[in-house]
Amino acid sequence: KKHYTGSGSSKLPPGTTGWPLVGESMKFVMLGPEKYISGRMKDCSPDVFRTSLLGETMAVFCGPAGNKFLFSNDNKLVTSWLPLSIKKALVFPDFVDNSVKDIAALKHNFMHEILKPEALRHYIPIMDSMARQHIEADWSPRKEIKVLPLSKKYTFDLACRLFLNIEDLEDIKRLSDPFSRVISGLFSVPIDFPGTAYSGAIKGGKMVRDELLSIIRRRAKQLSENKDMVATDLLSRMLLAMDQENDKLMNEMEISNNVIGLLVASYDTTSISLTMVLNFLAQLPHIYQEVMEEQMEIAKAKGPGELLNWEDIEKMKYSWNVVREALRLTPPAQGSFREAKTDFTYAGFTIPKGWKTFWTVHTTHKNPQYFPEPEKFDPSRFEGSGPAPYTFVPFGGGPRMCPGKEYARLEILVFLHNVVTKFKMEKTIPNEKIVFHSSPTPVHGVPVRLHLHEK
Ligand code: HEM
Repeated sequence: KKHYTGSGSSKLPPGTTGWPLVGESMKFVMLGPEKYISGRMKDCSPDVFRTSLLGETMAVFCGPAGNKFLFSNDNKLVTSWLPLSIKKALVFPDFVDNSVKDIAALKHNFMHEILKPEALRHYIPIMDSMARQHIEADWSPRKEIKVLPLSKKYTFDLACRLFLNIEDLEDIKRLSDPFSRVISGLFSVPIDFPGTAYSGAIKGGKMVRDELLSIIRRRAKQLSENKDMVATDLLSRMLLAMDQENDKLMNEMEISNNVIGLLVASYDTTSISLTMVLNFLAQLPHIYQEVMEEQMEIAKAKGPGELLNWEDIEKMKYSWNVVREALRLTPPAQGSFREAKTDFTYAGFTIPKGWKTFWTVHTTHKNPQYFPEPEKFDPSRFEGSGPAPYTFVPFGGGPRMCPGKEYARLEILVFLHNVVTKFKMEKTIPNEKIVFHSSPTPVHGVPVRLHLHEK
């Protein structure tokens, strides 16, 4: 408000900006985003309200109309913006003050190109064989397992294989240890004291980048020495693209930023989604039964040892509705930020240039107007034409919609297939609490007892 220079007749959105620096971040975390946002919508405005999160004044846009407005005004009224904690952890600290575009942490079009459905199809058998290996090694020998840590292990190992072509366990560990520090501090308040999550994320980010740079240099050398080498992983494809464009498209540093961006964007989101899907299946026998029947049909039609392919994924219609319903009820990504490029008006309120904006899944996903009996797990909501536009937004919408949506769909469905065709799961802590870190997180990691199907 202090910096706002608009005309006297302008009306800022109602709301409160809380304590200096910390703002409303603590309340957001303590109440959880869902409660915090529905409370503010009730008290302030159901269209747009003002708050302060991550050290920034922010306008939270609400409902399908708010989502539509932000999605369709990308690069017109609003532009990309990342919190300082993410920028510092993800990119070289020297670049932090430049605009997000200069940092080029995520080359948007390139990401969409390499992650488009046609490009991902040949990853399905690799995903399947890796899921089988993980189930064989970590699930089958045990009677009880924790779903969350094993989902994280699967998604990270798979990302290392598909993004970087790394399979050696020691190499993976050198990345995964510092990487978990980055994840823990990604959405932290920007206070850089030793011991804070923010400071841990910056240190972890540097270690991950150093490791990535050495991988990138090694791979670039291999590619230049062996021109016939087939690029099966995303890193090699980025390096080849760089080569073809005479180094103009991306330099080493940008490639490392892109890879770390991919790892961050995919890690928590897919491992939490997978965990929550399996959690619902363990909890709801009638849903499990239908998923299991669909997956058994697919398994029966395969030859011994034959891996899943694109046609099999296309048959997983009910299972995908189950995944979507889990994404509606426990969305792993809470929403995303933008910055106002200019003063503009929305719902009768002025959003000043420079303010940050936030769209979030929590203004529609559990609104009974769009999802009757919103707490009920009901995959049939996604049959036919499905939910109303801009109400189901786990991946966002418009030009900046998550480019990893298809990768996530394949990764989750493939693992789900491997679990339900082998086991029935029984939760050992039936009403396990879910807390909010940067994503919804079950406090005990979803421990389940495994019951092998009889042959
Ligand atoms: C269930 C899993 C996932 C969910 C729920 C999810 C959700 C999201 C959301 C909400 C955004 C922000 C969109 C916006 O700014 O409006 C986003 C961006 C992004 N996601 Fe995902 N994501 C998932 C998995 C993935 C995966 C697997 C990848 C990569 C393989 C990925 C890569 C990205 C990238 C690169 C961006 C930034 C796009 C840009 O700014 O142009 N995501 N995701």
